[in-house]
Amino acid sequence: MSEPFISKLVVIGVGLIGGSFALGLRKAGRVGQVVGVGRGQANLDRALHLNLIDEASQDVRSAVQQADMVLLAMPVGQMAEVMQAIRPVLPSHALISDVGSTKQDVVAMARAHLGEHLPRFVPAHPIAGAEQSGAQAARFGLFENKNVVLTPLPETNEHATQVVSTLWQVCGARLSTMSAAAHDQVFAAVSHLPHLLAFALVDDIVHKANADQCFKYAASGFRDFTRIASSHPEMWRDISLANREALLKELACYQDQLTRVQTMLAANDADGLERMFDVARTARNAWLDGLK
Ligand SMILES: NC(=O)c1ccc[n+]([C@@H]2O[C@H](COP(=O)([O-])OP(=O)(O)OC[C@H]3O[C@@H](n4cnc5c(N)ncnc54)[C@H](O)[C@@H]3O)[C@@H](O)[C@H]2O)c1
Ligand SMILES: O=C(O)C(=O)C[C@]1(C(=O)O)C=C[C@@H](O)C=C1
Repeated sequence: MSEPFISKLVVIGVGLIGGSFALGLRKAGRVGQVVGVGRGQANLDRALHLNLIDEASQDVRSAVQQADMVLLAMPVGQMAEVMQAIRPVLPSHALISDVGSTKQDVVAMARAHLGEHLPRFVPAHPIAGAEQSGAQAARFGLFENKNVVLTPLPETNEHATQVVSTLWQVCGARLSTMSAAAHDQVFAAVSHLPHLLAFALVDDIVHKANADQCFKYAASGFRDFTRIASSHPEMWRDISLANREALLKELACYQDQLTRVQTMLAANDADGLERMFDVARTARNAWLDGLK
């Protein structure tokens, strides 16, 4: 397709992901004006200062007027309200996409609230990020060689999907497509559960009688395991609740696994433990090799 150019991009939620997307398109010369919409002026001022956006607004309805594309880049718990707000004022040609970490809920909200705009909505999830948040965390190159999963609806307009795909490719990403249900199961296992475990482990240590001593001696193993417990609590509250069913299933599988580990440990099953560690190490190393 011819190279898409977005004359007016509106990023609702100018944080790590929305800000990095805007930056990628700006540096590639694929956007004209970028308007950032947020809940708080301090973050919008940082986004202006960092040149992520040209204009800032706290009024989503006026911001999306004349938009060619709107990116929903806030926590998934906020999306329904924003979709409702923009529906009556969104231009009839505007593309809409999101970056939410869960997809069945976002697709259901789009069906409920986007009305006549639904065919131009392209659900997307960039599989790249960090534990930092806000405009100051945005960076150029965040999506370089990272996957972006699209979960288009049967109604999604092919042209809209192509434009959104090309924009992510401009940011360096690799595109793939899945059903929203498959997406939510996979990311419950490899993203949402690990975050839950990291938060739960740190919380467990905080409540120990000798918490100070534990933190004093915690080192790189603890840091690597718990890096993602520094992630944004609101964002992870919303993801956990949005993907509750898949997450509960993965949590139950993991609890079974912990029971197997506990049984091996209680029985001094050295061979069993070593076999399991070996399977895990081999699988992780193969996964890491695949990332190169
Ligand atoms: N952080 C990650 O690693 C990551 C990766 C992929 C996708 N995501 C998804 O991307 C989205 C944004 O995550 P992020 O890490 O960029 O978060 P972030 O906290 O860095 O940015 C989100 C911004 O949205 C703003 N916001 C919240 N509610 C709003 C509303 N109603 N209207 C306008 N702005 C609002 C917040 O104030 C914040 O500035 C989330 O849906 C998240 O699930 C995050
Ligand atoms: O690297 C991190 O800190 C992340 O949390 C990134 C991560 C992940 O779990 O891999 C988190 C949520 C997203 O939806 C996608 C990516």
